[in-house]
Amino acid sequence: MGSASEFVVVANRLPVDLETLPDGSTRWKRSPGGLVTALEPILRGKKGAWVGWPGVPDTDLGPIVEDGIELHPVRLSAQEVADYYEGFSNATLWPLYHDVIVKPVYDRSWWNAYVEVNRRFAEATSAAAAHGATVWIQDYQLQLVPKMLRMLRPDLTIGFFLHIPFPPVELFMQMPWRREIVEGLLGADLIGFHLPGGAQNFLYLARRLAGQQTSRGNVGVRSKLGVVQVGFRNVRVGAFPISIDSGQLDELSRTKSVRDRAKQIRKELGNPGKIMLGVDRLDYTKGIDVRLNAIRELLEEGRMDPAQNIMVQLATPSRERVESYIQMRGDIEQQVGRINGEFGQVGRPVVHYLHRPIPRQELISFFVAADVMLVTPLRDGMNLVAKEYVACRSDLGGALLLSEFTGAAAELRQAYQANPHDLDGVKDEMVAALTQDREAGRRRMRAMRRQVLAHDVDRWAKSFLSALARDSVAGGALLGDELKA
Ligand SMILES: O=P(O)(O)OC[C@H]1O[C@H](O[C@H]2O[C@H](CO)[C@@H](O)[C@H](O)[C@H]2O)[C@H](O)[C@@H](O)[C@@H]1O
Ligand SMILES: Nc1ccn([C@@H]2O[C@H](COP(=O)(O)OP(=O)(O)O)[C@@H](O)[C@H]2O)c(=O)n1
Repeated sequence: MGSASEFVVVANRLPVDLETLPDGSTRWKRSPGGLVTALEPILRGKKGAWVGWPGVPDTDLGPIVEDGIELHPVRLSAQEVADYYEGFSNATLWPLYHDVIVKPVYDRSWWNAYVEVNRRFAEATSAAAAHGATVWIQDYQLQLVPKMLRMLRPDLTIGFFLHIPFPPVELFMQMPWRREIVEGLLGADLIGFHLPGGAQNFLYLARRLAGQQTSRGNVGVRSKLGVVQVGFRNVRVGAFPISIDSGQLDELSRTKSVRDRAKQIRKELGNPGKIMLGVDRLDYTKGIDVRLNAIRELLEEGRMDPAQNIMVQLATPSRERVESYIQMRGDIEQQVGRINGEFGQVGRPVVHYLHRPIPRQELISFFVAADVMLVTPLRDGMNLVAKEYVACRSDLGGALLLSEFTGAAAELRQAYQANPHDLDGVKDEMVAALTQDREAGRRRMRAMRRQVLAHDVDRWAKSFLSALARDSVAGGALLGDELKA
């Protein structure tokens, strides 16, 4: 293993999970979710280190190199997985930051575990980072790390990026440890959000909860950063919408093997008139129930023909021991059963549902095969799946049904956009997407592809990291006259 690194990414998960096979041997497999999809190509290009949890409890591993990336595993006990990951991260913060779709649980022992685990991540990062290194901390599981790390290593340049929405002030105020969280984040030199709204919410809270002076002007997209003055330091706050490796997806989706497999998928599904596709982690924020309800009502009303229109839902297992996820899985599987029971035929279900991870190449083939991509979250920080679908449609075919409550909706204006709480609106947009005029569809897809291909993950990382690299004193002086208590 080499010496300490100049560039370190810190995330709850490593980009790979350790998996134990039935014979007791272990192997690494790709971790779920968009954070890993986005950051993996960046880190490989920069030859940095990644500090994170290997996805299984009670596992002691030294640093290893996997696929060209130096990995620094952080150990979590089974109790910490229950309290810090499943508890505070995914049964408190996740629902609170996603519009309280389910009720957040505020448990003091979970909070204590969150503090303890954040400290361990800060210590592991401190050990991995070279003097003067740049450290980029990711997401809601690690919001205390910036301050803890700054105390351990004042020589570091520290960035933080939040991958999920930052909630409206009225909701954030529910959090019993709200001040500690805001102060934890203020340990960073630059705090990034997907959208200007999140940055603005944070600036207000920094004034109100941490009593700091902040700039008052509007935050822009990759421009016009906000500033919080913390003692002699200026912490900058900005909006940097994340993206995908669109060039690579575009290229892969044009390969003969993918195009052949897409044709084969259509054939295996009985060459239906239209294929609708959902691709998500099985999460209640994703609105899988919304699209299933819309399809069922359209079938009941005779506005959708079950012999012509079918749906494929690819759902990656996620957070399977958290109560709200257990309940949601049962509800969704019941909905799938109900639709197939009422409208399917033997050997010809209307909804094809897989609950398992899907290999990347197979997923791309599904994107190429699908006529309508269904992305209907009740709230989603970005939603990379929407961008992946667009990147895979070099043929300008297909249509995207997109919830207004995703970060992606701000960029993919030519999608069929709908409010997921308005079921009639979702149904109308679904029908519009299914019956779109070919030329009009191509125009929409062309415009969305222009956006996604020009704003890829490399641009996202460069815009964040170059803002982080800018001298914070100069940045503050520039905006200093706007600072108000
Ligand atoms: O690590 P898990 O608990 O299995 O969850 C997977 C990841 O889910 C979340 O992804 C978010 O990041 C995406 C990229 O920025 C964004 O498009 C999406 O809207 C978010 O939901 C979570 O934020 C990650 O920390 C998890 O690793
Ligand atoms: N069955 C599935 C579902 C999603 N995914 C990938 O997981 C990522 C999901 O990212 P996202 O930003 O849409 O949502 P989160 O799961 O990060 O909340 C995308 O890169 C998908 O292609 C997958 O590989 N297999």
